[in-house]
Amino acid sequence: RDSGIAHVTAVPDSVSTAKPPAVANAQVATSPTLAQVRLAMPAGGGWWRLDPAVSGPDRLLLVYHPYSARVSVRLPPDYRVQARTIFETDLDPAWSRRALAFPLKAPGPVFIGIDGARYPLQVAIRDVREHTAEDRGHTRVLFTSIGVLVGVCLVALVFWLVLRDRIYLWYAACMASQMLYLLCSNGEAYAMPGLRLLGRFAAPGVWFVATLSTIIGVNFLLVFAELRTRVPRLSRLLMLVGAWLPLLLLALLVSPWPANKDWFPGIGNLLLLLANIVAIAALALAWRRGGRHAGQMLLAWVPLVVMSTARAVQLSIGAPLSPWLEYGLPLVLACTAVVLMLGLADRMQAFRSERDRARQDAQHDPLSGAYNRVGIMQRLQHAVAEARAESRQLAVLFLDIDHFKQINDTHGHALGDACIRQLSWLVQEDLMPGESFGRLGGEEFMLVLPGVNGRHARDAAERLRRKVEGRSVVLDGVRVGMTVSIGSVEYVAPETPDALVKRADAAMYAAKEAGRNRVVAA
Ligand SMILES: Nc1nc2c(ncn2[C@@H]2O[C@H](COP(=O)(O)OP(=O)(O)OP(=O)(O)O)[C@@H](O)[C@H]2O)c(=O)[nH]1
Repeated sequence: RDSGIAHVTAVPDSVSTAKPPAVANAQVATSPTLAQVRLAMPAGGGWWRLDPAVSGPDRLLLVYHPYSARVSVRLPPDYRVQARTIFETDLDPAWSRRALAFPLKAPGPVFIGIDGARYPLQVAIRDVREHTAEDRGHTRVLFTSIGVLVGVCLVALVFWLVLRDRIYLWYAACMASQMLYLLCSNGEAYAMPGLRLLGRFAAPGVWFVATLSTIIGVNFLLVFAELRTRVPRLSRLLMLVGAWLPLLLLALLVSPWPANKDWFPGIGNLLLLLANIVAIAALALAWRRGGRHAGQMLLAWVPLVVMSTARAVQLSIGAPLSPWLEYGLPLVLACTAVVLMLGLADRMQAFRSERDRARQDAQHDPLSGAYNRVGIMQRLQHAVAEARAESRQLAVLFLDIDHFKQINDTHGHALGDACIRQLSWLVQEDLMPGESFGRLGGEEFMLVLPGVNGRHARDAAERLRRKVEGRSVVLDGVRVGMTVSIGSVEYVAPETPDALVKRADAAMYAAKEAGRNRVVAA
């Protein structure tokens, strides 16, 4: 794509104040069309004369990515001065703000003056249709990314409202500030209701948003990748670099307005670069030390840093803007948002499994692997509530190992433990869905049998008693026999779970009294 400009000549600044007819009296040059025209500022700004390669109707003079620059033009036929910046709210809405567009209404050379640019600006003269098509492509890419960012921000905010985990708020703030920066640096913010106001602050407004988004990004990074605990030294260094950013923001706000604050971008970019280098080093180290979330963050953050650094370098050396650079940043930002969202989902999953494990630990007995007292009593309460609500049958068996103290005293505690494990295993082997088995403490156990009547419960208890009696317990070559006494009861509404357990315990006690190794039903 050529620039549509045949010849470029630097002209004296007096062109800006010269009377219109005097401006255009130079000859049209005949040099071949220039592929790229980038106007690099001498300190402060300058004026150029551009000779269009082709003249004709429907042509636009375009100044791409003017960012902080103020662009003045003097166009045929009247050569009146028109000045524009992307911060204005009333630019022609027909085009996006990736370029300032000036319609050329008559043939003849054009004059362009640029002031306050921080890097060489690319200019071209193009057909309106050609520019409109390119502009649509640009807008599609930009707003696809903005759409993704708005979506993830809303989802994160809803998650924060429901789950109250601050990480979602950090994530939403991080993505919202990146999105705002994208909109401001592209100029689109100044054409949008609600954000127009930002145009008043011109370039310092963009720097403010960029610095704010870096501060939020650093904090999000620290929390998300658990850098404080995984890499304490590097995270302190990151916080130290990050601490200068709010100071810089403060200086930007309180220094006299409207000075051009030219000192800001140099320091700001340096701090940004430093923060990025330290952040990547910290993430890489945390990842190597087993930080899964640091790895995810690295995967999400590095492409963004690479892309924004490449863009900054391209701008500062005035290299031609390739499409992958122009469109890469919004697309990479959208990918970053999605990868981080996956990271957040993974974090939530990790929390859930941790919670499930804690719940499991809180309700289980580590020795027998069965429910503990809390767990089995909770199952019993559910079963009683269900039996009441649905008039269903329910039975409970209370089991106690016979002469357990004697087993312990004769063969040692380890063999006693082996008895507990074996009994638990023998019972759980035959559990039907919905039935629960737990250890109430010591050598006492309870079996909850929903949907089972008293007679069937007694039969099941008898089978169980015989099964236990028939298997001896072996540990380190020592073999002992084990028997159990079982109390079997059927639930009678509206008795409480505690009353039911008491009756079962009493039945078991009766079995002991009657000589042990037997079932007593009550
Ligand atoms: N090995 C082992 N022993 C335990 C554990 N919990 C409690 N015990 C022991 O279990 C024994 C319980 O004994 P008792 O309740 O007096 O029962 P017993 O008199 O031996 O037998 P019965 O009268 O038939 O119930 C005590 O010696 C406790 O120290 C445990 O987790 N492992």
